[in-house]
Amino acid sequence: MISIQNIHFRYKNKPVFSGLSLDLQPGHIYGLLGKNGTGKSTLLRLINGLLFPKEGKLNVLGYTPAKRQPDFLKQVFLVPEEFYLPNISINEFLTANTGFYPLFNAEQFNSYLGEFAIPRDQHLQEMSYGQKKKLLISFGLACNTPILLMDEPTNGLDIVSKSQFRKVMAGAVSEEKCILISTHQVKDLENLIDRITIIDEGGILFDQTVGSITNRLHFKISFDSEEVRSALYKETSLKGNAIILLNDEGEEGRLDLEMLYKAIISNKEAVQKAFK
Ligand SMILES: Nc1ncnc2c1ncn2[C@@H]1O[C@H](COP(=O)(O)OP(=O)(O)OP(=O)(O)O)[C@@H](O)[C@H]1O
Repeated sequence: MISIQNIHFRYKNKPVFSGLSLDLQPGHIYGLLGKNGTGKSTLLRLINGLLFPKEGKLNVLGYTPAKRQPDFLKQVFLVPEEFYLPNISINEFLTANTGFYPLFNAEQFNSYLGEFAIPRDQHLQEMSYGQKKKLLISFGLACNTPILLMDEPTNGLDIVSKSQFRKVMAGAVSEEKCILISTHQVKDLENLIDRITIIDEGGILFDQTVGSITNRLHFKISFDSEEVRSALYKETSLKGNAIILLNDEGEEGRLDLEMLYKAIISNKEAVQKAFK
């Protein structure tokens, strides 16, 4: 569905990707993680054709995004991290934008707005940042594009809205849809994403499904000093040692995404070895 092969990209004097390859399939919610400035937003903009790779192949739904063909653009929606919305009503916003997305469903849109408790008759300029973000998330979901890209969607959302976000996203997953979410708020997405992609130093550092991670790694709290010594990663707290072990015994367990991320950033060789 999205095939990225050996792409190179740089801003004027800032190299960002030097040979990044990635394959994304429908039916998944991908979590795109990485340190500040590693290129997550840049990758989303390359996928929807707002930026053009300097080298390499980028194919999305059979199209080259950089050509910006209308038949491609109607199939992809990006909820950006930063945005400007004009001083118009929600109805005017819909009139101006729904024509670009033939599968837009007004009933769904109204139901998402209701879920997020956004008054339907509000003007966009009267809305807070979080409310505007929820409007864009609702619109993006209701466009029913096979590709949905979201850049830090939970930034600015309050605690209740974050759980509403997880609920609406869980309902939006389908076999035909590929959702790619860039985030630092890993706790917000922990039970939502089913594949984790981490970018670093111009390429892919880690790319695994949640199932494969919990098959190979075991996350637990331990008081056993021997076990703690053998851990791939550990964090000591008053509640005990939170550790990541190789899952040699095939234990059933839950993924702690924040710990996994820290383990990969601090000890990438050991974690990568577990997947070889
Ligand atoms: N318009 C631009 N012109 C020049 N450099 C840019 C531009 N936009 C981004 N960059 C640089 O490109 C790199 C990647 O930026 P990008 O915004 O894609 O990173 P990110 O991973 O999304 O970061 P964050 O987690 O902070 O949102 C950064 O070093 C950034 O400074």
